Amino acid sequence: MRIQLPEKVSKIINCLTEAGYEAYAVGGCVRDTLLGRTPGDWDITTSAKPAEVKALFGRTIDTGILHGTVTVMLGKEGFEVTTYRIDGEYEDARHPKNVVYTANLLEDLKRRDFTINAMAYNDAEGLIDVFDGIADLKKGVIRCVGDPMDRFGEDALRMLRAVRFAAQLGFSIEEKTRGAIISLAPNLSRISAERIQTELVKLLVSAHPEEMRTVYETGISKVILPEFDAMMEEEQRNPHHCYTVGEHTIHAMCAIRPDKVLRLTMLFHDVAKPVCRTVDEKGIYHYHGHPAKGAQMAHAIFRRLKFDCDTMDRVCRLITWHDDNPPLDEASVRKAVHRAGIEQYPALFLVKRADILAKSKAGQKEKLAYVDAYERMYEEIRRRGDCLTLKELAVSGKDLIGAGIKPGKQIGEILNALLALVLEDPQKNTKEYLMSYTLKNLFI
Ligand SMILES: Nc1ccn([C@@H]2O[C@H](COP(=O)(O)OP(=O)(O)OP(=O)(O)O)[C@@H](O)[C@H]2O)c(=O)n1
Repeated sequence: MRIQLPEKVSKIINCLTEAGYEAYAVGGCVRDTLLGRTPGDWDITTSAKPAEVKALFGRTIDTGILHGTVTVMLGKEGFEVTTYRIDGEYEDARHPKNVVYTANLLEDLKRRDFTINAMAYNDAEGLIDVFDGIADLKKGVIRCVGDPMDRFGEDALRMLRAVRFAAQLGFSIEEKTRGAIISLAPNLSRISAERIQTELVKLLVSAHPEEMRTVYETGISKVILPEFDAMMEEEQRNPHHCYTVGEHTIHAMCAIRPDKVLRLTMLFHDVAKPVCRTVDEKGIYHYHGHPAKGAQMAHAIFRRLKFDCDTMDRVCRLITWHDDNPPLDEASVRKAVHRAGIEQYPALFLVKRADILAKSKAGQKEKLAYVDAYERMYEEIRRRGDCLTLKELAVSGKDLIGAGIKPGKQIGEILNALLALVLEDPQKNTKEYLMSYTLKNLFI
């Protein structure tokens, strides 16, 4: 089997082999190329020790020198070249205690996580596939190399990686591998929040976010995202819903495009439902104030998983306003846009549609028609350039001070009162009108 290696990758492999070492493209790049996907990066594995790699190439960076990885720079591109390793005993299901180099490719491949990730290739030898990775690629199976209990014992993150690969590739997890995940999932508590976050996001923005179901069924979410377990276990005894909160959430993620902020919003938009419910005498569940509480809970989850502030802020705002449904008159829509902030639109419409599509079919057409009309009205308001924020108001704090109003809290109060007036009627957004209104009505 032949793989078309990028020119620079061939160059590095040739340079190493001409110097008497072995070298292969390995791991994800081989897997992705065989699947007809474009690899994110090309990793090279070699029998040369890090110092020997450095001696052969002009520009190198000691990326992970302690673990045998040197980045070789060719032009502006960097390629990770890692010495064949047998990882020592793992200390905490995370970090190998010591790295032992080996001269044997097989030893290096044996320590890798899944059969589909344990293939190596160079032009001279062709594909090296000792663990039947090709067969598993064809069958669509994620299977550990060797004993899954050992592989997951070495690095617990691999359990979440298994589900992430299943979600990205549309594969299923082989039974023994799945069984080992169920046994060892509690070890994920020892993995850093950053590593978990990276894998979780890759899973969420994949072609199959419904694999969150596997995250639940294997007991992974119990450890990394217990809030999701509560959602999976929360029935919605309410005529608008035909699923548990968790199942609704999964449908909602599938109904929105694979964007990090949008998928995270759908994942958490109803996170507070299990804690915001009352039951009436007929046994029907009623939810109160769950969007605001949900944003609060999502905020805490984002902090725990060490998400960046921008993602946290955007998702929490979308959660807060996802169920805000103003009457369809322009003044009410302008006020709604002001409440949520214009940055949220049009993402908010995408969220609303996905939420509706993931609920029971009853009344769906009418609800979608409402969102369409809401969006058209919003677009008209934007096209006209109606004032929606303090920034767009025809008077500023400076103007008010210039008219003799004392700097301080009162200025903010007046500006907010003027904005309320203008949101009601955008024609009033002229300096002349607003100043005279202020002096007559607001300047006490
Ligand atoms: N916990 C891990 C992480 C990585 N690997 C091995 O290192 C390779 C490279 O890892 P990484 O770049 O994290 O993943 P990729 O497989 O390249 O996939 P992606 O680029 O989609 O993350 C993997 O293919 C696998 O052989 C492993 O055995 N165990």
